[in-house]
Amino acid sequence: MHITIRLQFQKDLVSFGDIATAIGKAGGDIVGIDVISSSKTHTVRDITVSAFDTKHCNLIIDMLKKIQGVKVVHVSDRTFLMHIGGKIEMKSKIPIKTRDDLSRVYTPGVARVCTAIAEDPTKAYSLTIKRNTVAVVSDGTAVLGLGDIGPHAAMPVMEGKAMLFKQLAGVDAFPICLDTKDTEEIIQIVKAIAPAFGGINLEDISAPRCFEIEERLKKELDIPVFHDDQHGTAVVLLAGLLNALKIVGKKLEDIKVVVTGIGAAGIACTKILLAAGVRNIIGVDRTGAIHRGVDYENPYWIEYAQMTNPDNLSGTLSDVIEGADVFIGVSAPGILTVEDVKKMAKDPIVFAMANPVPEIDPELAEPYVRVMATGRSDYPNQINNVLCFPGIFRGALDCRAKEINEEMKLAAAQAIASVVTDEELNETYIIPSVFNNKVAERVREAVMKAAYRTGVARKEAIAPTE
Ligand SMILES: NC(=O)c1ccc[n+]([C@@H]2O[C@H](COP(=O)([O-])OP(=O)(O)OC[C@H]3O[C@@H](n4cnc5c(N)ncnc54)[C@H](O)[C@@H]3O)[C@@H](O)[C@H]2O)c1
Ligand SMILES: O=C(O)C[C@H](O)C(=O)O
Ligand SMILES: [Mg+2]
Repeated sequence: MHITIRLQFQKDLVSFGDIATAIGKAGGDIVGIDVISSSKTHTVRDITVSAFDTKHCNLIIDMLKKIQGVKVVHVSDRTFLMHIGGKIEMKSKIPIKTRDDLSRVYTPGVARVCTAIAEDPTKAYSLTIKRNTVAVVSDGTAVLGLGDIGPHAAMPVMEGKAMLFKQLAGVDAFPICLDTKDTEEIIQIVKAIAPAFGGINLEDISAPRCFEIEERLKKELDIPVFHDDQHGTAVVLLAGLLNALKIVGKKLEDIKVVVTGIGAAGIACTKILLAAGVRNIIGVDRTGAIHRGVDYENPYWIEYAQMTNPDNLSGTLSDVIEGADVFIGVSAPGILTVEDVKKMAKDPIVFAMANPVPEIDPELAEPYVRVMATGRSDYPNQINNVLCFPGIFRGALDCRAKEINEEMKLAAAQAIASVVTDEELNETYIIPSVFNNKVAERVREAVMKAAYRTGVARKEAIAPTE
């Protein structure tokens, strides 16, 4: 691996030769040097060094820090270098070469186009970027498993989502990180920016505010609004589960499912499973199994207790996991023990999806489970919402859907599951890879069909046939 080390050194105490020797002694190879600034007393240089691994990099940096007169200003690795200046840019489709071009793309020609849209606002879809754009909106309060790290720190994730939208589905997505946590203010801001967009992808907004923000925006806007951490996760989870159940020969109607973490992802996963036909789901959070008869402070848990836990079980995760066919974790690291897994029904299915550390170490669980999935890319069966959001928005934009409804989500889950053929399906391949280029197209087609079937598609001309 390569790292770039920015060093400031005091000229009277140390020479570049001393630094090069120290790096060489530590086993590093200098592959590039840039002088950033130089004064009478100090020099600042970026030194790019080739090393074996992170441990080796740290050794080199420690050696440099020990040299008197040297200050390590910062160190960039390949990941950081990929982020310099951000990861995306805006590009024009047409060059402006002549005055004639200028008078068409801009004033005075553009005025006629503006007037046409003012007279018929639906023309925004044909004459502006609206038909291909999605706003990726976050307030930075629930970024990955990192929590409330703020809007500036959330940007790299949102830029990454925008890249995936473009690469996997050709959608132009704009990262928009808001410096407010006020529910009403977020709603008003998103409504105010909506004219430029064909859809709103809410991302990494903490529960329970994410529920109200999404519900209100769905009601008050006429373009699809989709909270990815809820529904993207739920769609991909269902896709994985449909395939895992084929392996163990069980039906959705017959299984007992335990979900841990009744937050944004847990509630959405539960709802999609109920819609798909699962009857016995028990939700567990920090206070144990969510059941009827408790006056929970969280109103979403009261509603949750009504729609789940048919036997109204109470107790800990270890109590209610007895006889469960499926475990779904969207909670916290390490909360599922091997003993718990041993109590599950025959052929246990464990989806431990907390990021970056799952509810159970896959290696510990492996001897006792039939199918294991995590949110990670370094184990088989990665459940990640990137399998859903590009294709679901591509489909919604292409048929100009006014919303993304339950039928469209179920269709997306079935489409993702269908990419894995019966011949390919096995315990370590229940879900297609993020790089499988069939996924987004399959999801798009299925989502469009569902949109037309349920009457939410507004673009008649390209209605696909059933
Ligand atoms: N793999 C994926 O694609 C994917 C997608 C979304 C979320 N996630 C992961 O799921 C987790 C939850 O995400 P979220 O957006 O729903 O967060 P959230 O904050 O909305 O919900 C988390 C819930 O877990 C509960 N919880 C925390 N510790 C617990 C414990 N020890 N026992 C039981 N419950 C506990 C919390 O009380 C909360 O209700 C995170 O780790 C996130 O990375 C994974
Ligand atoms: O961003 C991801 O990789 C998954 C998900 O959206 C998350 O917030 O963890
Ligand atoms: Mg997210």
